[in-house]
Amino acid sequence: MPAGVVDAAAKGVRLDRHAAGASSLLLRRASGGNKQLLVSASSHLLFRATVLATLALVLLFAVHYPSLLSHSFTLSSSSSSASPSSSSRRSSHRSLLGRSGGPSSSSSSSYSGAAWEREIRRSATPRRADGLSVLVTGAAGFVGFHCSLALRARGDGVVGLDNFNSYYDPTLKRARQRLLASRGVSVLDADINDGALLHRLLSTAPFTHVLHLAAQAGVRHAMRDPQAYVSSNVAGLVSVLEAAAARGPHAHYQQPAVVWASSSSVYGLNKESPFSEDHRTDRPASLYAATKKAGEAIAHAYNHIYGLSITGLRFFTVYGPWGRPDMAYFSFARSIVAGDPITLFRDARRDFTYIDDVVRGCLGALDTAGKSTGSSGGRKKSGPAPLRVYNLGNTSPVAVTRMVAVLEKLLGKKANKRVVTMPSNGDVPFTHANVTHAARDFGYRPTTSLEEGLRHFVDWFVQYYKIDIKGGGNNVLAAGKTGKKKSMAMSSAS
Ligand SMILES: O=C(O)[C@H]1O[C@H](OP(=O)(O)OP(=O)(O)OC[C@H]2O[C@@H](n3ccc(=O)[nH]c3=O)[C@H](O)[C@@H]2O)[C@H](O)[C@@H](O)[C@H]1O
Repeated sequence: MPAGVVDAAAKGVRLDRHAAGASSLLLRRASGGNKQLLVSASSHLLFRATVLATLALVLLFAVHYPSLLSHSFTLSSSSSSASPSSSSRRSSHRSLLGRSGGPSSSSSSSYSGAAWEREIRRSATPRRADGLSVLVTGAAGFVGFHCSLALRARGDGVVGLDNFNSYYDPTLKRARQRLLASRGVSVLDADINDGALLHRLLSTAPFTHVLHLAAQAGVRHAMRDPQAYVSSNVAGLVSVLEAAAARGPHAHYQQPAVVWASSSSVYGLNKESPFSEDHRTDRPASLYAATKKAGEAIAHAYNHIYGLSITGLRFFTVYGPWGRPDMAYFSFARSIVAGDPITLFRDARRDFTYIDDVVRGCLGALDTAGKSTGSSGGRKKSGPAPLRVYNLGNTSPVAVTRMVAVLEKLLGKKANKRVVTMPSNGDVPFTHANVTHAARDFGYRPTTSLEEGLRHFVDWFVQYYKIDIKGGGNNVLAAGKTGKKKSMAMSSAS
């Protein structure tokens, strides 16, 4: 190409950048009498026309499919939240307080799309007239699993959410998830601190209730991993209440009522017995208890500001089939079978409460929750909403030594016991529930004795882990080595 043409072509490009319109550019180039310049200008014109046409198409798409576009916006900001102001707040929760290992960040982007939304709506849809539609957090946990099953069995819609963390054996949580799936309940792998996903879930189906049971449990473990308690029980609760409050008459759906798990541990150093909801709860003995107490204060604020209907349930040492391997009755059963020593804290007594009784209490609390009253997109309440707290206990404390004696009988094997003074690790010597409020408001009446409840637990335990208790329980260990039986290695802490 002659230098003059290169020069002219370069000039053409400069002209192309600075000319006011494509036609004047074409004229100038044409007046130069150079055909190559004309071709170059034409291609630029073509390029511009293509860009314009693409923009027009995008505009057309946006007008016809706004939900899909907003979806992709949410996805692109999925590691935080839909609203810019809250996004930095939520992501800082995760970076400062969040535990690693939660699959939430990846789940946020994978849980989207038309097929996903259809699945959420299917799982959330009740199968009976006036049935509830409940988002259950911690659905692969002990109480969440049983409540989800019970809700589904009576025809309510249920969608579960769980982060499947490794505080205790996640394979047990996966087994619960599979069982729930077989009953038509979807349980998502997601963390409650994933505010964007919570917002998306609550915008996808008209949930009437949130049963918030996801939490960092375990009284004594709080000394080993304090941040996990703040992340789940404080930041996580706020994340759930934020998402629930954001629903309102001007949002897509109404605000759901929230029922959540508090704990008997809030009574802390209280000496009055049985524990009544009217007693002092300002002296927690552990960080676990302090985070549950903080949760009750947070619930008060969200009820007060946003008109969220909130019910806190103070669970008393819940036990039973599909239970938590970190709890004493479960780990003692495992140790008895394995012939390992167990350590008993002298004089410890608990108001052990059987899971079926607690599930009835949870469903009663959901059924009587009363509506949230938030308006203006959940930012203001139109009137007062219910704020409730109830004990869900068994009303008959039992010594831990007695609990072990029952286990020994059921397992047909003596425990190798070591009795020590209760260490100063956040534990409290006794619990005892007064449940008159729950009885009055939703007919809560625990009916299961420790003997009966532990029998159900041991039946499940030996069957689930394929233990031959006639052989003194030792068979499971031999079988475990072959890899044919379910693992008995239950991680007590992450
Ligand atoms: O009601 C609650 O809100 C809490 O209940 C449960 O806490 P706890 O009542 O402490 O249950 P759990 O650990 O099974 O110990 C049972 C008994 O065994 C005694 N205990 C325990 C361990 C041990 O090695 N030795 C021992 O004697 C111990 O002293 C106690 O007397 C839940 O874990 C907790 O998440 C929360 O939900």
